[in-house]
Amino acid sequence: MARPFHLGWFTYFGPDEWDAPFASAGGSPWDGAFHTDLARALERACFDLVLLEDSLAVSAEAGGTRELLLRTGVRAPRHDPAPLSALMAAATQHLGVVTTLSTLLYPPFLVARLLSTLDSLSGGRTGWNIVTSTDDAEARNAGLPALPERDERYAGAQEHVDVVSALLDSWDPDAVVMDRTTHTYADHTRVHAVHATGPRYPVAGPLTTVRSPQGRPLYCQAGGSPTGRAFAARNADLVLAVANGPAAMKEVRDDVRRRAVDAGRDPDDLRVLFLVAPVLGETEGEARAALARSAAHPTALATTLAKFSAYTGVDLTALDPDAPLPPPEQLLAGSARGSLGTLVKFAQVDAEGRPSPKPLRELAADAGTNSSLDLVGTPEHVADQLEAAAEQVGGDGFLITTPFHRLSRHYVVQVTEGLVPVLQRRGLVRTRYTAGTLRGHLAEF
Ligand SMILES: Cc1cc2nc3c(=O)[nH]c(=O)nc-3n(C[C@H](O)[C@H](O)[C@H](O)COP(=O)(O)O)c2cc1C
Repeated sequence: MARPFHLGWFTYFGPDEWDAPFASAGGSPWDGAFHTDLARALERACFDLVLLEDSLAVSAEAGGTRELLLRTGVRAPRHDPAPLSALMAAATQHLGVVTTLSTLLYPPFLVARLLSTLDSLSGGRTGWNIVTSTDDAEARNAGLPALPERDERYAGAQEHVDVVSALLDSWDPDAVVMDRTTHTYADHTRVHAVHATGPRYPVAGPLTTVRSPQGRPLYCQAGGSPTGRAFAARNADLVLAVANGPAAMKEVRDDVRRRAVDAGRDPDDLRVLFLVAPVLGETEGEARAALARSAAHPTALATTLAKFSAYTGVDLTALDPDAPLPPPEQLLAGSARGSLGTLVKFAQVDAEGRPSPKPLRELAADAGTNSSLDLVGTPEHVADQLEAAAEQVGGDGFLITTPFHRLSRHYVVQVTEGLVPVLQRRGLVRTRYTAGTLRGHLAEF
């Protein structure tokens, strides 16, 4: 039997599945109530964490207009996940809450202060999804002419993270003395300047906040390129990944663990969670029909193409959806700006390494589900597949998301009240929390 694994949930502060028969938030989740309900449901099901993704621009990469992004609601609108993470933590007692903050747009001092405050508010349940941004439009909102090349982005991110870590350490655990005899709140000899001297972030410190329960909130990262994986292996406590099938998942996990060793770390200090999007039904036929309905939604293709166009800067909407994807090198024209990431991972290559002749439309349907495994069926059947994959990959767990990025309470119930109880009965996922912090949840097994 596979050893127990961790469960996370991947979502965003944006419109729910507002035009579906089971629309929950009706397209307006902006008061946070839909997401605090989600947090409570995830805690009832003993999830380790919820992760809120983010993007910081309304990009016009698809078709040279913002129309597609706004029409589909993919990547925009997005409200700020950090205050939402505080609400979600306040609505729960155990669930970890991970928020996304881009190293390109947030200065390290404000990242450290925000993370420290969130970690204190949540009693040690905060995590940081470290992203370097993927979009020229995001860079322009940071005052840059364009997104820096990948190596420069990750070099900047490394300096950024080092400064954040130093700032989080700037208050010793015993700095707050509250000595009534001397009327001293904090001992100034235990609060240290940072004096970072790097070229991008010469920050003096110390931080203004007292040390938070975890000291350093959980660092999460999802680099897919070799540079991104090396960065994740060096810095992250939790690595998030998408791969196409168990063999590719194993390759990613083994590679990240190898890179962690190269960076002088114990690979068992890292957890790798794979993104999956189960499609559940009371019968396999029902689940297949639900998937077919989602794939046939009038905006499904547009959503996926808009998303990948924004990631890569390549206008995929200009391509013929019924023709195979041109070679990625040709599409990206030698740029290190973005990667075709999951889209290419889902273009099954043949024995000679050539991309499959799958039309872009089909490729987008495969990659658009965001799932590392093809999980369609009853809760028992999907649990079988997760169990088998965890055994084969040696995996640490799964990050559950919705197929085609559209979230409804109906879907949350299917997972938390259908799939998770089966996994719990098999002893594969937790049935109670024992640790007090997010870091503690992940260290438990
Ligand atoms: C599960 C997952 C979550 C991600 N969340 C975000 C996000 O919230 N914001 C963002 O800008 N990028 C996000 N990314 C993109 C990654 O940070 C990264 O840029 C991408 O995987 C490409 O890897 P590379 O940077 O090594 O090229 C996410 C990727 C994955 C797989």
